[in-house]
Amino acid sequence: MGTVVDAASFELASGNDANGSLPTEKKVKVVFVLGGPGSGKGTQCANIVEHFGYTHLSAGDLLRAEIKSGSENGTMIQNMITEGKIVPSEVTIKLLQRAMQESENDKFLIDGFPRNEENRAAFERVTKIVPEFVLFFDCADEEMERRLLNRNQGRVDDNIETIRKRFKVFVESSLPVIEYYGSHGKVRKIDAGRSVEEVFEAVKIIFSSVTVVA
Ligand SMILES: Nc1ncnc2c1ncn2[C@@H]1O[C@H](COP(=O)(O)OP(=O)(O)O)[C@@H](O)[C@H]1O
Ligand SMILES: Nc1ccn([C@H]2C[C@H](O)[C@@H](COP(=O)(O)OP(=O)(O)O)O2)c(=O)n1
Ligand SMILES: [Mg+2]
Repeated sequence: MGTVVDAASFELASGNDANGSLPTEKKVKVVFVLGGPGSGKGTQCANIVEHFGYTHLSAGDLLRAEIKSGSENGTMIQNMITEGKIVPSEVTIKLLQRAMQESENDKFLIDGFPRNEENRAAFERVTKIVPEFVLFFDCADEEMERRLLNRNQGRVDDNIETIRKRFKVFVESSLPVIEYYGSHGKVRKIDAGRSVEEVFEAVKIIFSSVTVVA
C-alpha cells in the first residue's frame, strides 16, 4: 500500500457573489505541484490529468496568459518574470480562484504555486483551502538547467541569466515552503532526475493511493 492521505474536501469561497452569477462556494480538492524550474512539473501534470481526472492549473501559464490579455498588470508581471522574481500573490491568487470557479471540475493540480511564504499564507487566508498533499519534484540544478535551455517554448525566462536567478529564488523562497509542508507531513517527494516515464511511475503510485474510483 502507498501512503494514506487525508482526502477531506475544502471549501472555496467565491469572493464575488454580489450578482449571484458565481457560486458562493465550491468544494474542491487541491494538490500543489512544486519543484525547481525545469524539474518537470508541467510535463507530469499533463500525465496526471490524463490518468487521474484532475484539472491542471499552472500559475506561470495563468500569469503569461494575463500578460497576453493586455491586463493592466501585464507589464509588471512581464518584468517580474523576466527578472525571475515572484509576482505578488494577490495577482496570482485571483487568477487561480477564477480558474477554479470557472471549471466544472472539483480536483485541481496547482503547479508552481505557492512559490514563497507570502503565496502560501495568502492563499490559505483567502481561499481557506488546505492542500491534500504536495508533490515535490526533486532534481539537480545541472539537469534542470539542461532541460530549460532545451525547452524551446520561446519563454523570456529560459535564458542562462534568468535561470540562475530563478534557481536562487527557488532555494531561498520556495524550498522553505516545501519544508513547511514537510513539517506537516504533506510532502510526497519524487526523484525527478529520471526519465519522464520513470518519474510518472512514481507519480502513479502516489495518486493511486489517494484516488477512490467511483
Ligand atoms: N524527466 C524528464 N527528463 C528529460 N526531460 C524532461 C523530463 N521532464 C520534463 N522534461 C523536459 O524538460 C523541460 C522542462 O519541463 P517542464 O515540464 O516544463 O518543467 P517545469 O514545469 O517544472 O519547469 C521540457 O522541455 C520537458 O519536455
Ligand atoms: N506562484 C508563481 C508562479 C510563477 N510565477 C512567475 C515567476 C516564475 O519564475 C515564472 C514562471 O513560472 P513557471 O511555473 O511557469 O516556471 P517553471 O515551469 O517552473 O519553469 O512565473 C510567479 O510569480 N508566482
Ligand atoms: Mg512549468
